[in-house]
Amino acid sequence: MITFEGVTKRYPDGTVALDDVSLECPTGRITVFVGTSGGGKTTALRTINRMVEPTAGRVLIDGRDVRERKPAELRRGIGYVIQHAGLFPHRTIEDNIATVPYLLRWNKKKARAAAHELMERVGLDPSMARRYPFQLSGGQQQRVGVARALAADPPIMLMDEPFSAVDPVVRAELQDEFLRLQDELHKTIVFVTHDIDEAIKLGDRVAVFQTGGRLVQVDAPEDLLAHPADDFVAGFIGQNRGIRTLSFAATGGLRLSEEAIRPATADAADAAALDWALVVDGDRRPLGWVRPGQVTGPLGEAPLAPLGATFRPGEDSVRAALDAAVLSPAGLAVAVDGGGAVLGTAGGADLLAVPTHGFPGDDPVEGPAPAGDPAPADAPVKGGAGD
Ligand SMILES: Nc1ncnc2c1ncn2[C@@H]1O[C@H](COP(=O)(O)OP(=O)(O)OP(=O)(O)O)[C@@H](O)[C@H]1O
Repeated sequence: MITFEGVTKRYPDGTVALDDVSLECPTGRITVFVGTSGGGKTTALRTINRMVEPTAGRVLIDGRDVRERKPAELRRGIGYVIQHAGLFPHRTIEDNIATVPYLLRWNKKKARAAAHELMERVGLDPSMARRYPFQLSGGQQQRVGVARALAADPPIMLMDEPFSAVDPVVRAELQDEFLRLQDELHKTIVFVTHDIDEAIKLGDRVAVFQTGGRLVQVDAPEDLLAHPADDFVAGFIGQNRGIRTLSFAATGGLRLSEEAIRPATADAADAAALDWALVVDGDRRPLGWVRPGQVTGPLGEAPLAPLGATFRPGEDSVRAALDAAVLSPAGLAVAVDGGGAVLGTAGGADLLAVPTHGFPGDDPVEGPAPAGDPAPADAPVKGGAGD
């Protein structure tokens, strides 16, 4: 656990970068510092590894004041990743990654073997080990930066806008891999970003800083979205607060319909009452959508419109399912099981009827499903309610 106790940082020119900040960053979890530019996020991060010394207050790691430890020794137990990766340009990738192991006087062979293993972990082909940073893309360089920070297996990682310098697609990939890695490693991570979407996606807890170094709110992302502490936080979260909240609404209790599902062998005439039919193969795998009224013969032989995205009930959020519904020509999200077989479909109204988390007066996610539908997602019933 990293603990900030009344931490204030006033620079000699009078700038107050942190104003009496108290907060806890739990062990094994990701705490994200987010907020306006100049809000003190980087300053707060750097007080943890003593790159910045507070004017007042103290920072503790597992109950021990960081000032009791020599900076060099302290930093060996704290990985540090920055924007643009900050790699040494004249060192190969493997030697960049092995920076701290070399400092710890590991022998070269062991350090390089560890570097290669880490390259695989962060999604880099070890054949790149002998390249130099300029021979890598921005996203690859960021991966090297993460691998380098992980090299001595520090319990704590400080990450200052590590994914900001890459394009949105690469950024999303890096975020996903970072979350997967954290699932395995359970580091105590403090992550700085100015991007609220990144904060919500990555943070177990999100700390919002305002100009003047004031910590305005610390909460789980879903609570931050549901209950912003003040107008500043509400404004910072932005206009899509409701839609973002759906990222935390579970689809587990969703009622699914069988109504639109037809085998490929079904005759179009028998499905003529349907505006759109979802055609499935003998294993109930989805083949595509068709308008039965506009074709003749077996549905599977008609030209099919692409499926769009599917979702996994209980695994994917309501937001993902709504996305699937919007992308489907029929306006219906197709629910599939782990093997890809169709469990049923759900329309936008069904999805929005799922209780979201945390709004005053809402049922909890685990609460009873809306009355009137025959079965929950894991037990779809033939002929159930349609869209
Ligand atoms: N060495 C310094 N001397 C004087 N003022 C400083 C120094 N370093 C930072 N500051 C000021 O402290 C305040 C907080 O800076 P900090 O970099 O922590 O903010 P931030 O929230 O990380 O901002 P950004 O998102 O723009 O990186 C800013 O007003 C900044 O100008």
